[in-house]
Amino acid sequence: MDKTFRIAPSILSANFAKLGQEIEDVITSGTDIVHFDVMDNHYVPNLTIGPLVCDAIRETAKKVGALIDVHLMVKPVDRIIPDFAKAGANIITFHPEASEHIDRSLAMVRDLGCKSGLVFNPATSLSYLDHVMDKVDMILLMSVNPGFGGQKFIPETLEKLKLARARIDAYYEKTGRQIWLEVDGGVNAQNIAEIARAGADTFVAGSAIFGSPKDTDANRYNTVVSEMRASLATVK
Ligand SMILES: O=C(CO)[C@@H](O)[C@H](O)COP(=O)(O)O
Ligand SMILES: [Fe+2]
Repeated sequence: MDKTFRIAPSILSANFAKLGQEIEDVITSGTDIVHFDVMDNHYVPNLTIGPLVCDAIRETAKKVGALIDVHLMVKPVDRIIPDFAKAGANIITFHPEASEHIDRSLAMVRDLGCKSGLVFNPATSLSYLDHVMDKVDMILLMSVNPGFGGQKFIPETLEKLKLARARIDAYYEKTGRQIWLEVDGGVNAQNIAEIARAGADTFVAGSAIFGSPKDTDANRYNTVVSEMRASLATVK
């Protein structure tokens, strides 16, 4: 089974005045995925960016070989899914509480050519996965309550990650199909190895990367990303 670790910088903490350059810098420093947080001031108490911005960064993401991972914190979710698929999203995840018909929303994401995923808040049960594993490409566990960057990692997430990993491994044994396990919220170079040991393979990090002290290196994110990679290397 593939044990690749992927780092997904959340651009919520990037400098929006120079977003294209930020994405180039952060991906070329050794990360893999642009994590794109969409908040609607309804499902979560904050308002961020939409399909226009996704479309604006798609060429840059393509140039540096990064996938765009759209995390929808939007309710209801179905109406906005096609707009993000059109705007260049590669992965679209949503919260089960934000969909009237989870199976239908997952199928819609796939039908539009994107990878699909379900997002679990800290208090949301993994049982939402029970009848939809075949339609899921990624499971995203929130390790903070959604709505803001810069919050503290909730330690109970480690136990939940182990449960999600067990589900994914059992599913892999049965079908041979890989499902990614992403974690989002409060991830940093100090806790990333422990989170990986609990079963995550894809790590969203916003403030830890974009808020890292200015590097002497030409690329300001090299140091923090190398620290994360070095911690992850102890896990393999
Ligand atoms: O989805 C969210 C928050 O709702 C996240 O993607 C955060 O933006 C991650 O930020 P940090 O906790 O890493 O600062
Ligand atoms: Fe997110």
